[in-house]
Amino acid sequence: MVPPLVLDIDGTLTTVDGRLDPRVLELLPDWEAPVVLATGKAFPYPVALAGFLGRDATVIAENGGVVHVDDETSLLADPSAPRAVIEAFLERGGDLGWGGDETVNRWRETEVAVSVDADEALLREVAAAAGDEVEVVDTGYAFHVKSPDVNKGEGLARVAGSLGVDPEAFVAVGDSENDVSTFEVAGTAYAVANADPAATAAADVVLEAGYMDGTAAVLEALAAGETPPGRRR
Ligand SMILES: O=C(O)COP(=O)(O)O
Ligand SMILES: [Mg+2]
Repeated sequence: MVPPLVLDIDGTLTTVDGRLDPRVLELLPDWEAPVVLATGKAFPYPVALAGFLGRDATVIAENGGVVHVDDETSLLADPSAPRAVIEAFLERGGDLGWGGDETVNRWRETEVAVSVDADEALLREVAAAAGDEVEVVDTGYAFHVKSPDVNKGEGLARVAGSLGVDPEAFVAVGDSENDVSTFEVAGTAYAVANADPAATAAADVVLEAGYMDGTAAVLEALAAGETPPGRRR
C-alpha cells in the first residue's frame, strides 16, 4: 500500500531549469493513493497538470488560497489587501517584473505574485505598512503577496478531511518556505536537496538529491515498500 502524497510543483517536480521532469508522467498517473498537488501557482496550472496525469484535480493552489477537492472549489482568502499592496507598490514605482500581458497573475484569485527580479525591499516595505493583513512569501520562484490566514498546510487539512484520509498519512515533498505548513500537517515530510533553509529545517528527512531526482527517489522507494533515502532529522 502506497501512502497518499502531497507534492509541491516548482523545485520539486521540475528540473533545475524549471521544466516538468518526465518522471512525473511515469510515477504519478498510476499512484494507488490520493495525490494532492500543492502549489503557489494559480489554480489552472495544477488543474491542468492533474488532468494531463489522468488524475482527479485534487489541488491546493495560490499557497492555500484556492482548494479544489471532490469537484468543489473553495476560495479561502480575500484578495483585497494583497491587491491594495500591489497598487501601492506600483504607485511607488515598483514593477511586478513579469513583462507585458503576463499569465502569472491572470487567473490568480486570492493573492498576487511578483517576480524575484522585482524590487524586494520596496515590496516588503509597502507590505509591512499594510500590517497583519498581508505577508510576503518567497518561494524562490516568486514573491507571493497573500493573506496570512491561508497556507498549503491548512489546505491539506481541508483536502484530507474531504477525502476522509488522516492528514498524518500523507507523505509530503517540497522545496521552500511555502511548504513549511504542509510539512507540519503531513505525517512525513521530505525536503529536496535544493530546499531553502525554512523547508530544510521543517522537514523530517532531507534528501541527498535535488529537484525531481530527490522526489523520484522518495516515490520509487515508497512504491517498492522501502524506506526512502536521506538524512533523518
Ligand atoms: O509559484 C511559485 O512561486 C512556486 O510554486 P510551487 O509552490 O509549486 O513551488
Ligand atoms: Mg516549490
